[in-house]
Amino acid sequence: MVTIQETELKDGIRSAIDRSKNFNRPILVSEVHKIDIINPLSFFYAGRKLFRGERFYWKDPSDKTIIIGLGKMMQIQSDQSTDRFFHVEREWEQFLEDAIIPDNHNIHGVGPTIFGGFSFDPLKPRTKLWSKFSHSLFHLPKYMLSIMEGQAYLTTNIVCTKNDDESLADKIMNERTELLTQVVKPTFEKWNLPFKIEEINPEPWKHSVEKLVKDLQEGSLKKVVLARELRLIFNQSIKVEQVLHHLLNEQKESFVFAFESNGDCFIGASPERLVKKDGEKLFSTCLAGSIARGASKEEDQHLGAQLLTDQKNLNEHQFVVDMIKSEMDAFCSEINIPKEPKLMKMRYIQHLYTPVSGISKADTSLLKVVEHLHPTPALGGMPKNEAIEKIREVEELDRGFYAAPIGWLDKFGSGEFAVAIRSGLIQGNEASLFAGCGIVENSDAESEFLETRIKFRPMLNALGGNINE
Ligand SMILES: C=C(O[C@H]1C=CC=C(C(=O)O)[C@@H]1O)C(=O)O
Ligand SMILES: [Mg+2]
Repeated sequence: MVTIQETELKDGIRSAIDRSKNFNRPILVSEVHKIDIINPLSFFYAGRKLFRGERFYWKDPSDKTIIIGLGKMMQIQSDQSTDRFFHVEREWEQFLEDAIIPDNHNIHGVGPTIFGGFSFDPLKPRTKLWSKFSHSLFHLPKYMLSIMEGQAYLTTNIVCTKNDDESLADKIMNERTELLTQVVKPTFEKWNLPFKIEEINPEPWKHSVEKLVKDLQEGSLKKVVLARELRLIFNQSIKVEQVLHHLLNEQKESFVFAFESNGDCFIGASPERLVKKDGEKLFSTCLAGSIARGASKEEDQHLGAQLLTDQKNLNEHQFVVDMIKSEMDAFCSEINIPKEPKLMKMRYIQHLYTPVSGISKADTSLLKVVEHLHPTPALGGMPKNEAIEKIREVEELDRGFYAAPIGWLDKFGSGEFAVAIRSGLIQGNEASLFAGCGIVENSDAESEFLETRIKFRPMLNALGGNINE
């Protein structure tokens, strides 16, 4: 068990209450403790009693950044469609302005950090499916475990108002001690399997791909990503911890994320970084073009070689490289993009992959880069706005947070956003899974359909289902 010895929380809370009286607004006090390593899933699980429905989980593919948040001390939310990225950034900066942060660790992703994301398209009318998520939604957790390069830190964030008094410190310290006693390895009862798996309108989806291919051949559109939904029904509530446990074990090369809002949970294992900002360093990823993994090593290599020379997939990929390059160029004083894609091999699928890195110009903010990159032609299409309009028009699906940026932003302005694909929305005993693919002028509807089936697999397996048999 982790125990926290000394605490400056009392002093911090006292000053925050005073400051809150003077400024007449809530004031954050944020305290960081270096702690012994604890299992991140156990920490997430420990939050189920007090914070279920308000937790998040984040792990990057290298395992160097793991951040788990429990509770919601403050949220930034909005349904506005214009300036939504700027709005989040401004609110976050203003909120931090008068905060009390006696943290001398100065490590990215430690101390005050918000986690959340954006919907794919704020102009698409929201359906009941996504009623628990606004178009921009970020949470500042109450307790946050960060495991950065193998070192663990516990952040406690408390927002004080003028009506609070010093007894708040004792309450928090008791609650935190109680929480840390709950950090035990989750135990799962028998695997709970879905009793119904429904592919939503597969034939109409194929027809819309066929129709789109004609549009692509005849008009100015070059590429559009079309997605579809799979609906799973269970006879009892789905345990988010169990799904996470499976994703963490099976999708080690992915970003694994979970974001609970008002009880629903958006969860997934995405191979695709949108952008990472580490001080002045920027990183992005071009990922598009896909083929299955082989059953044997030889077949796998053969499929990989086929993908690397397949013109349809190379075209699909190149649109992404061109767009990301031109957007990143504007933000970087230096940029590095290999000329040829390589393979990224995930458990069930291989992709064409071109990494992008650069040094950002002064005053480049992470959310500004997110705004310019979202959606890349791996999720939207080319040209960007026409493709988004097309998706809005022809897709039956309410994408919500699927295919949109999800990630974290710290007090230094550093952070990382992945593209929330290979994902699903868990709602009690039901789950909606999402998968899409890049349609270009020589796409074949049946092959694209089969490609989405492969892309459902990470989430489907984590939920105990199968549609490939
Ligand atoms: C849109 C998805 O994947 C994108 C990312 C990689 C490869 C893709 C493709 O080959 O079509 C897609 O552009 C998804 O998984 O739902
Ligand atoms: Mg594809």
